[in-house]
Amino acid sequence: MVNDSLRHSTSHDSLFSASSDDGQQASGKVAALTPPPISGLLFLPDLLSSATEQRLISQLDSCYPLDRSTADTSNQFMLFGRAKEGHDGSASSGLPGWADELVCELECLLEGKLDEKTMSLFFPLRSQRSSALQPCRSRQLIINHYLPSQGITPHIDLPARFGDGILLCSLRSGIAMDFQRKDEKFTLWLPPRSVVILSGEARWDWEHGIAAREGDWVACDEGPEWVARQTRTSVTIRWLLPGADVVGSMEIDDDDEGSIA
Ligand SMILES: O=C(O)CCC(=O)C(=O)O
Ligand SMILES: [Fe+2]
Repeated sequence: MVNDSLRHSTSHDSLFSASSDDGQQASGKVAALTPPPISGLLFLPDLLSSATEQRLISQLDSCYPLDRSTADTSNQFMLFGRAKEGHDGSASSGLPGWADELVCELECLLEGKLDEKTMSLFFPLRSQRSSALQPCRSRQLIINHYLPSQGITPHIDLPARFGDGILLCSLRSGIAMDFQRKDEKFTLWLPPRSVVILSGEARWDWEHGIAAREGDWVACDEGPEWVARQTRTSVTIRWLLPGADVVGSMEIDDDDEGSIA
């Protein structure tokens, strides 16, 4: 079996971590407001408008409601969509309407903010709009609801399952996200409505994770400020590698079935 899945964890359940100690204010680095010097990491605070955020929250809450009674993975929802073309020539992503709308909106919002190479990682059909969709590509979206004390173990999104280009949208509450590689570590404050893009080194070489605690130290003008967490919802968008959407495929490590990352 391949062993290129999570560096720190191969189990789905173990990725979500909940704080067992409310007194963790002293731990963790102060989260910066500006992105660390990691090649391939792009940070777009306020990319999403409040109206988009509100629309998404109400769509997500009605389709994928948060269960406050659990600290496990019940608050995670995975969607898979394989692009296909109908007999009448109509195109479908295989994803629900709200997800298509979000992808489309992100494409417009990111236009001019990303270089063409990075844009084409996420929106490869741009150059071939008039030709057939690429039937073998499948997108995956994950919706994660985090209760304030929850985090996610540092990980690299499964290299054998997902392609280059991971897009993370933060909704509802900010959070400090850690990025680490060997002994290098940076912490970035992700405010609600922000988008982080990981490609190249940032996607393949750096772990990202969220410490399980009730709040975060954030670098503010007047010095570090403790920001208590609220419930956060994130939407992660990425492509499955060819064949990785086939259940039972020999190319996929059984151990990573069900893993989120
Ligand atoms: O909540 C987030 O923004 C991160 C989620 C994540 O890392 C993942 O789904 O692989
Ligand atoms: Fe991830």
